[in-house]
Amino acid sequence: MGDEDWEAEIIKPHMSSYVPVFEKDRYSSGANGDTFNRTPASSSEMDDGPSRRDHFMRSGFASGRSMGNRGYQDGNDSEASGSSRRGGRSSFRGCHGGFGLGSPNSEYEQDEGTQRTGGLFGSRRPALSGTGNGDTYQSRSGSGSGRGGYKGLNEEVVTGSRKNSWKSDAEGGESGDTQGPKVTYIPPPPPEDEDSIFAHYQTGINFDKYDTILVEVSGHDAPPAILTFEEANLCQTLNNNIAKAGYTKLTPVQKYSIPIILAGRDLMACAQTGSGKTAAFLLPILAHLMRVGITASRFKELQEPECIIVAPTRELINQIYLEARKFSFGTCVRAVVIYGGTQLGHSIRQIVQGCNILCATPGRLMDIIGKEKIGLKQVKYLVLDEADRMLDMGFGPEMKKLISCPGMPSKEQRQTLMFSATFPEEIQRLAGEFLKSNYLFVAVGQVGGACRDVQQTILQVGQYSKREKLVEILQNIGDERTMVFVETKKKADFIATFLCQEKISTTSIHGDREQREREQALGDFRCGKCPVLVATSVAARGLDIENVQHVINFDLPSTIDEYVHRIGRTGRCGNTGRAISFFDPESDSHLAQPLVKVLSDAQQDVPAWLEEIAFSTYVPGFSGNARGNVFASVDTRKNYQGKSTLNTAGFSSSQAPSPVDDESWD
Ligand SMILES: Nc1ncnc2c1ncn2[C@@H]1O[C@H](COP(=O)(O)OP(=O)(O)OP(=O)(O)O)[C@@H](O)[C@H]1O
Repeated sequence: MGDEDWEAEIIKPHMSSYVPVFEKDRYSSGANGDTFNRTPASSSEMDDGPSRRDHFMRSGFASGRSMGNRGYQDGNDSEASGSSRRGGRSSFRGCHGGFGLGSPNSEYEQDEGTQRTGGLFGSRRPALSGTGNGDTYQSRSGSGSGRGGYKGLNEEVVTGSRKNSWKSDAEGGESGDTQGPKVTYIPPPPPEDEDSIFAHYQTGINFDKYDTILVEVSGHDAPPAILTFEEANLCQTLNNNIAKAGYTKLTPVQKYSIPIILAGRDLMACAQTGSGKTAAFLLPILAHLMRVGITASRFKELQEPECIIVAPTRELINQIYLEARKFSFGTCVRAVVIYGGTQLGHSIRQIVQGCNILCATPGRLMDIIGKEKIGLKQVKYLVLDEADRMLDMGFGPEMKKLISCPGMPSKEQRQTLMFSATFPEEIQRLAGEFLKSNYLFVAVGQVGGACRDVQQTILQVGQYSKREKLVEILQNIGDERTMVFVETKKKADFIATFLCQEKISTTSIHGDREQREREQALGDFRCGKCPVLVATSVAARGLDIENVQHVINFDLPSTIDEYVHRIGRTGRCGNTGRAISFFDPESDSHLAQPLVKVLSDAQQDVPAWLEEIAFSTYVPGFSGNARGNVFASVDTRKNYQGKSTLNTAGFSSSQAPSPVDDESWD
């Protein structure tokens, strides 16, 4: 089957009965008992990853779409380990088999009793399962159009049924959904030995260049930045942990955020991908908890954490947890992580053993609160990582419910911290509901700008040539770690399968994969077993994986912010990286203008043809620093205020202008 036919299936909703044909023999004839399944694709599969644009246009939460799936399995782990990108038999640890109606992704975030496969219409076709070396895979593919599941850009999902009350979510909101198997996955505990806890990668050659980046602080009475860890006056244990983590020098976002948080101020911080935002909030929170003499958290049925950190994807929140565990090593502060796709009982067991810092995905957090395992009275810190994503239509309603939960201290009584590399204006406005009116805004470099350590290349590639081009690039790359982003879950499976056919060791991660499979895929990619990871936007944000040298946008995302996050998986912490994007004028023209802006801001070559397309699709109001409606370049309050302070990362900020009332821009 040619590219043409398959691509047509992706873009043409009316071609509902098309079935991609795989070369079955190439997969199933292996000696290792690989299994391969093929099922019909439904027309609505093309829309499995709604864009942010779509989110805003829909302005509702009842648009869960069907995403059927076909797949094959390679259950043989050892085979994957034995294969290299070129040569030998290729391995793909990606696709799970199966096809079923129903099963909105929202179940990923549901509780143990209700997290089932299947959808509203009861058409929970039993998942196809295959056995490799004893592993049984169950498909959760197929997102039903029932129950109004909302699929966010990163595919962690909020259900429409969660809309009404904070308690109904866990107590009754999903109670009708009782069919299908329970989620029983218990993630393996992370290694406990000190070497593993403090394992880290080296900062890159451009780490010192961070100091030259302009930093803008806006808001009233900003405390001065610090230049060294010593100035932060952290306790000895924290300093030891920082040293063991290999941190010798602060990054700009840390220089500014640490004193702001230590001074008790609310903060919205925007800094380029991979520049240390996680430590920028964890260190001052831990320092404060240590300073006030936190008591060791003990076994209790109801835990009352001092800090809640939320992030949009399971893999990201797990990563943040590992950072929290690292920096709190040797202290009495206990961090716990809970996220969807895992057994709820496991989450509860982790919590009841003691919990000072709770790292959670939104749905699981609300479930646990509903089950009254978490009390909110003691919350001093609420952290929204990838805050723009946490506040958009995908998670915004969930976050609003969180702050209005009984017991949750008001914004005046708690400290709210928001971090991201991108902050669209409309999201900044929403954030006002969560933050005290005198919050500080820190912008390191251009808000929404791409990391300059990533060399960006845009290639004009029509949809029918993409696969050929991808193989050509991957073959030139050799064994260097590469993330390939595609727009839909179905396509992620398809491309991963295709690359395996081309004898390129590949795995995949997307929202239709079981959590165990997602973690396995990430693990295989991290350790280099599979040097290519095909991903949807579920892996676009926050993931910090050593040695990702390349990002390839097989499909460009629908928004420029997502582009910035995706390419930020490489070029982290002063290391260099490359991003290659396939630009298809047929479908990507709307991105031409913001792409030109991002490229030129990051001092990258802008192809003449891209400029031409940008010019021909010119949108009035998009120019210079004002990024129109595409994304914000500033603290939105400045539209009302006037000035702010501008510094390089090496100098402390001076006096900031007066704050404005929430009302003026809410
Ligand atoms: N001061 C520092 N010195 C050395 N390494 C650091 C420092 N701060 C952070 N790092 C490391 O840099 C890497 C990137 O940090 P982090 O994941 O916090 O970036 P981020 O800004 O949150 O990125 P993203 O926007 O993609 O979420 C991590 O491996 C982290 O341990």
